[in-house]
Amino acid sequence: MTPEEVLEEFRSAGALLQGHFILSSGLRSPTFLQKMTIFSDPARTERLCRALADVVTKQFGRIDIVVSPAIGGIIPGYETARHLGARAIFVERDPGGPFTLRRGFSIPAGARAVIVEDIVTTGLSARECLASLKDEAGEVVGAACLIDRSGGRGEIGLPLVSLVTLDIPTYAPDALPPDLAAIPAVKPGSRAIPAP
Ligand SMILES: O=P(O)(O)OC[C@H]1O[C@H](OP(=O)(O)OP(=O)(O)O)[C@H](O)[C@@H]1O
Ligand SMILES: O=C(O)c1cc(=O)[nH]c(=O)[nH]1
Ligand SMILES: [Mg+2]
Repeated sequence: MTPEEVLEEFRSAGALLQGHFILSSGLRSPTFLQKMTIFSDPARTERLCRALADVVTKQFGRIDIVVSPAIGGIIPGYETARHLGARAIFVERDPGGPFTLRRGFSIPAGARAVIVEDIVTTGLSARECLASLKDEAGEVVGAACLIDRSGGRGEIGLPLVSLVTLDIPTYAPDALPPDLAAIPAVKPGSRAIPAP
């Protein structure tokens, strides 16, 4: 799948949104990729995740376990794992807390795992996911996402592959351009915003 074909999936699904968004990192952006609009369509999700599985195999070789950060990573993690012939597990937060591996999930000795994210903006969520796996016996060999919107600057602490790399502007909340400041901000994701 070419980068343009991937973007066309987002565009034609109505998942490429313009407005004023509060991102998981706390940064603001005029552009938001609403991945849940994609994941509500199993055929679209299948096309994208099959392509991501191919990229993962080329870059990392055999993968036994896909581990994803909840909530956004769960569906693409599962679907990518299906194409890899791997298991799919996820890390989740207690409200406001760090990611933890629960529900009896583990990465056993000898297993090769990859982190699968939906979108990477700063890499913070994938980094936190990796940190939560530090006591697992198996090896986390890399990370993958559908869209890396960091311009390739997202730092995860692992090699990262994606279907598309974009460089989408983000702004600190106290450094908004006037046209963005004029639009009421919405926060689509699940990470709790610290009280002001
Ligand atoms: O690279 P980052 O700066 O961490 O941003 C990307 C993260 O933001 C979104 O998650 P969010 O915390 O908004 O919650 P969600 O997974 O429930 O959508 C998305 O699913 C990624 O996990
Ligand atoms: O950084 C984020 O929180 C984020 C950006 C984006 O485009 N889509 C998304 O689901 N989360
Ligand atoms: Mg997420």
